[in-house]
Amino acid sequence: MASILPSHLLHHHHLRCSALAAIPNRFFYLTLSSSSRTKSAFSASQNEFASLGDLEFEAPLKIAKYPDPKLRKKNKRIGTFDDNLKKLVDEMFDVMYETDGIGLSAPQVGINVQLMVFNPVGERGEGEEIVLVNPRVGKRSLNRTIYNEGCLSFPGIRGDVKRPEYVKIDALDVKGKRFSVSLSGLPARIFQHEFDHLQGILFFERMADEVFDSIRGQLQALEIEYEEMTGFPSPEKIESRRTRKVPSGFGKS
Ligand SMILES: CSCC[C@H](NC=O)C(=O)N[C@@H](C)C(=O)N[C@@H](CO)C(=O)O
Ligand SMILES: [Fe+2]
Repeated sequence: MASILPSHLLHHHHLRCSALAAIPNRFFYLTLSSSSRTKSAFSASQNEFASLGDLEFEAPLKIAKYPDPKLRKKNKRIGTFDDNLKKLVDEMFDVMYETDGIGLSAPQVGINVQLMVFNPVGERGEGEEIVLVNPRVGKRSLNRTIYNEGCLSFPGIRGDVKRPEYVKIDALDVKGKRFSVSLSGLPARIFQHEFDHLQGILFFERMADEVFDSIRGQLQALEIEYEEMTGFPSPEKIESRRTRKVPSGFGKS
């Protein structure tokens, strides 16, 4: 079974012998085939770099729930590859596993920078831990698939989302080394979900209108919970939203 990333780019090398091999039908890691119909989708660059203060965090990390405004803030690029960044990555994996996640973006833990982690197996010590810093999307397939997604910032809420099946990306690893990789199947799905978080886009905005309507009440319940917890009015009101704001897929392009 091919690995998602070359071995030297895996977060923990001991995870290289992937448990994915045990469930071969669930994941497909392919490079883009020449027959794939693709279009270029490089996103607009976000040029502002994070300061050391922007990368300060307190462990254990907590996941920001909708409609926390941190989920909508601009996420700065990372230019410092130090021990603090490695610790942040470790803490992100910790909270991701503890909350039964398979992916997590930095804004979801209140750190507004271009960083995501994922492991499609979702179990510590199994599968592959992937860390992407300042990711950019190259080509994506026109072919789209539907998957019933959940988001750690929307506990208990799920909905079908249509997204491209393949994406080609480039990013930096936790040491600042640039690499490119083509993803498909669940890794491509997770990447696109997390990449959206880095653009301030939330999964319900990718849902077809009827799917969105089916979770409207649950979103409103989260808004009420936020108001009760913080004493502030919800910064967004699902009640007044009629149709989705962004097209199906990922990113703002
Ligand atoms: C399909 S992309 C979902 C990524 C998401 N990460 C950030 O919000 C995430 O981890 N969501 C979880 C609810 C999730 O998908 N968990 C797995 C394993 O429990 C699931 O299949 O529900
Ligand atoms: Fe999410």
